Amino acid sequence: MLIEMAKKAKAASKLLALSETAAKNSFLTGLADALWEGREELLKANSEDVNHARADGLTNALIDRLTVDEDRLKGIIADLTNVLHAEDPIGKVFEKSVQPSGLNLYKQRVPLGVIAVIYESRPNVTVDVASLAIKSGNAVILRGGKETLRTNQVFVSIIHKAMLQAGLPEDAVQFIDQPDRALVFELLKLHQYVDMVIPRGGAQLHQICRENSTIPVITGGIGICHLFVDESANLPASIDVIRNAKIQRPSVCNALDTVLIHERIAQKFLPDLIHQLCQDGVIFHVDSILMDRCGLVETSNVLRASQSDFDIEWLSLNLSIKSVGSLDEAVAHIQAHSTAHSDGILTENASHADRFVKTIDSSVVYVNASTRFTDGAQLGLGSEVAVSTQRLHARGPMGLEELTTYKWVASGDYLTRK
Ligand SMILES: NC(=O)C1=CN([C@@H]2O[C@H](COP(=O)(O)OP(=O)(O)OC[C@H]3O[C@@H](n4cnc5c(N)ncnc54)[C@H](OP(=O)(O)O)[C@@H]3O)[C@@H](O)[C@H]2O)C=CC1
Ligand SMILES: N[C@@H](CCC(=O)OP(=O)(O)O)C(=O)O
Repeated sequence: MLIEMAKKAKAASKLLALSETAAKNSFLTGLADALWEGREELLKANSEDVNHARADGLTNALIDRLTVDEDRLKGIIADLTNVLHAEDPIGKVFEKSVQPSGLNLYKQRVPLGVIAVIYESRPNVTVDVASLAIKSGNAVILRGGKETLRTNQVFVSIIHKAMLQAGLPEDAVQFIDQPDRALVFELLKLHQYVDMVIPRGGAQLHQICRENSTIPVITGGIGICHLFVDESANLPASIDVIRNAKIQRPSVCNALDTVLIHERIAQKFLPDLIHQLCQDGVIFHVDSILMDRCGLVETSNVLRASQSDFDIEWLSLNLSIKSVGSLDEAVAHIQAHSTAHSDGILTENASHADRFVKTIDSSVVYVNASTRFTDGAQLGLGSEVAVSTQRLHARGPMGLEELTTYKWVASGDYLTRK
């Protein structure tokens, strides 16, 4: 079944690679309309998924991730519309040159071919990935989380109809609708048909892909995200940024997990931070030394941190707090505990900001801004297929261009090499 699916995707990818931008945009326009028209069916399927998830005892964070309501559907359509308006990378010519031999050269953007994405139970990903894949001329094999199977089925059927209406091959979007995990292992061996695998999910999924895939893998990684409050930081403004990074959507990978505070301001800053964010329901896990230095007592919102708290991606309203003696100590902590997703500094000191940016090797490094910006739409890509925490070939949110490669095009006047 999977081989047939991959063969169909490969064949469709050849047709799609030759499709005009107008046809791809017509698909995206049609899809935006069809999603809104189909909202009743979509939301009904999603509420069935949510009910099953509740009955299965999923955490609130996971239920939040898989829930679609009218507002979120509008967000999905807005991201799709961004992709519609984004420039089509395919066919772009760059790095033109003429070599001493007389050879005329340029590079031209081409699709990767067939992309397989294994992703979490977050149904917007189905539309984000399909829209970016098709606009960048790639076929895609989708394998979403089992908890959103019903929602994804409706999304995919709407996507297929929009493909047909735009005159594009519907086989370019393949969907694995059986939750059997053995199929994931099978998929990872289909290098004859699949050009890149993107696993979006937890550590176990990443390990499985690293160890079993015969296809190049780009990991959409876990986010243990940090903000360092430097001694020169504007403290009230820092609280606003920390609040945004922690509470705007705690269940996603770019939400803040750890705040490091310069020890010279910790006693002044931490009580204010706790006072303000407790009102939002944040639970603080404070390093013991800092707890004692600030004279804090344990409450239901303020707990003594254990060492392992600094290696947790909370995906909830929990927040780890530690004081550091210097910028270098902050950098050393982040280097030891970060997952290279999103880390930032809050500071008024330009040379500290510069040193932080140079020494922290994360996919997105922030100065005086919230980690929540690590998102394809927010970084101007329309939406994203995943947030890569790898170094090759793409880093951070992966948009249209990250789904392409290039070919050299060389021409001469019946030129031969001397
Ligand atoms: N940087 C990024 O782009 C992203 C990062 N993440 C990170 O992912 C984590 C949360 O994701 P979570 O919901 O736990 O995702 P999981 O890793 O549990 O699941 C993601 C997908 O992988 C599949 N999968 C997981 N384990 C296996 C296995 N052993 N064999 C085969 N398939 C498997 C799941 O299938 P099944 O349905 O069977 O469970 C699902 O389709 C967080 O750490 C988050 O930060 C998530 C998304 C994007
Ligand atoms: N695109 C996201 C961030 C990245 C992401 O995919 O998060 P998640 O799937 O929850 O780990 C957003 O901020 O909306």
